[in-house]
Amino acid sequence: MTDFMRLWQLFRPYRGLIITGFIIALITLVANVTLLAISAWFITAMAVAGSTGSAMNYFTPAGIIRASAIARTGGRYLERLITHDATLRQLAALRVWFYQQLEPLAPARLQAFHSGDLLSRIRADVDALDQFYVRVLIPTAVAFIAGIGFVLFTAWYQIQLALVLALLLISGGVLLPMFTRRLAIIPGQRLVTTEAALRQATIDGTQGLAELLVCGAADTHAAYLNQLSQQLIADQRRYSRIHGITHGGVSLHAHLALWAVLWLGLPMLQNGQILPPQLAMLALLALGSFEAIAPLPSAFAQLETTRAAARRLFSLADLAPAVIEPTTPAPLPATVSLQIQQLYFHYPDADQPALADVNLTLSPGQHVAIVGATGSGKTSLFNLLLKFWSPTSGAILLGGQSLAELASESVRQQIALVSQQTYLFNTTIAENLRLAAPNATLAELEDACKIAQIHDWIATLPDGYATWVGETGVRVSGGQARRIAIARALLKNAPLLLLDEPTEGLDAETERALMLALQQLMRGRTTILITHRPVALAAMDEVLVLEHGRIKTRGTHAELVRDVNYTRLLGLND
Ligand SMILES: Nc1ncnc2c1ncn2[C@@H]1O[C@H](COP(=O)(O)OP(=O)(O)OP(=O)(O)O)[C@@H](O)[C@H]1O
Repeated sequence: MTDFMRLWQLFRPYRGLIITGFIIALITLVANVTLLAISAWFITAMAVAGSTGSAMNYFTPAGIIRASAIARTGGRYLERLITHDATLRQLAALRVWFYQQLEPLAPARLQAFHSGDLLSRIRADVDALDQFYVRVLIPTAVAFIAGIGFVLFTAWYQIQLALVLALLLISGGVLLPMFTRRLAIIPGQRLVTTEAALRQATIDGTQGLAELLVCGAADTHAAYLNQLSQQLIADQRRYSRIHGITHGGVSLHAHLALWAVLWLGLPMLQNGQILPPQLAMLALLALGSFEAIAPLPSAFAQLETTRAAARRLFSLADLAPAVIEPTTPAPLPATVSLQIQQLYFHYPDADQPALADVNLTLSPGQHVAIVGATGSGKTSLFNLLLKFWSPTSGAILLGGQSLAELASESVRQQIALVSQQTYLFNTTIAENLRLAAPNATLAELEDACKIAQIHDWIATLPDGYATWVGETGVRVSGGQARRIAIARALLKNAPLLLLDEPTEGLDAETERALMLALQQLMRGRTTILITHRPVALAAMDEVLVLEHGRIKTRGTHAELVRDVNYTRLLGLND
């Protein structure tokens, strides 16, 4: 299916509004041209009647003029109202559609994209698509129907004049737009790409400002931004030049049509083939009819920007998700035992498997730790358990049921995750906590935060749980954020816990406090903990040592500390 057919499919729910917008735009245009043509007819007819002293009915033309003027004004207002309403609705629906396409791709397929690029696609590319409806679809349909109507009307009086008008309309409305479209292909695509690059560089520059300053690279980045801005200005200038040429081209065609009708019509007037008011009417109708095709060259030029934006969006939406959802998901098992059987996992573009021949059985409530050097496959295992990726071979069973048979959403409902990085949304602490339990009462939030040992700190904040955190709110330290994550996990009350180095990078005192909170959280829950902290490892039922994706050794911490490789891994030999 072509990009435009796909776009049209997306706009299908708004067909009613689109067609209404089209009809009103058509009525407005016809009213405008009628006003011009009938006025010319009326003035000339009055002049002729005055000079010859004959009587004429001026009520009907005066009525048509008044009706056209009202229809034109009212139509323009209604057209704006309806087309903008439809556009805004479509934009909202397109954003939701695009977000829905992204969801199954996250995080596996999206890691190849820069966050600025994604942001740019969600915002600017979706915005660019609204041009398809307002600037491309409606003007083209209106020009086509109205153009045929004006030519037929002229043919009713004079076939020769109609032919000339038709030729000039085709030249100005089809050939000129095709020519400008060709001219605009490269600049249109370049404009979208440069805008996206500039947005990405701006986001990079803002988010990484501290690093740029520390590395002394701020000036280089500023120069890069400046270079992109200059390139954008140059692209826009090239693009605007094409617009200018085409606008001039349409005006030229309109005036050529006026003069051609007069030039061909005057001999006809002398022969009595046509009356003076009719010639005046047809001449101004020819001039006015170019209003129908005036938006076409820009519409065709716009087509490239719209298509480039649509392609960027569709290319992402068409990516195959890393995990295929089962067509009929199995019901969730009642118990949450976990079995990992001969698990192999290979990232699509990697040389070595990230996990190989991993076997593990965890009965409900059992606690297992994973230790391994960087790159040994610990996070990959979590990604498979969370169904962010699918195993290359082998299986993970939850309560005896393969994850492949379960819906990702139900699997994730059973899991609470606490990692080194806790993302706090730019909203209140309460709302950040309620992500895990949307209906939790304030008392329930407080209870969870007391166990997570963060309640006392929250109580010192001026607005307590209503305090804003995140980018524009109160600064939250790494330790505090992780305690909020523990409170979230408690509120979620999931039976399976995945803890990814939750105490990493914290001072001894904060780590101790966090460990107490974690022990409360782990009570009665099946847990896999990635850590290198001896205190945490000593409290686990079993420790697995991963090396290059394979389980190298396993046992309790007490058993493993006799192994020099294990103690070296924990940094205890230094
Ligand atoms: N998205 C990816 N695509 C390709 N290879 C990847 C991807 N993510 C990780 N890898 C590779 O898979 C292997 C295991 O990575 P993983 O992140 O699971 O290790 P890890 O033990 O969690 O490391 P760390 O302790 O540094 O977080 C590494 O060799 C890594 O380079």
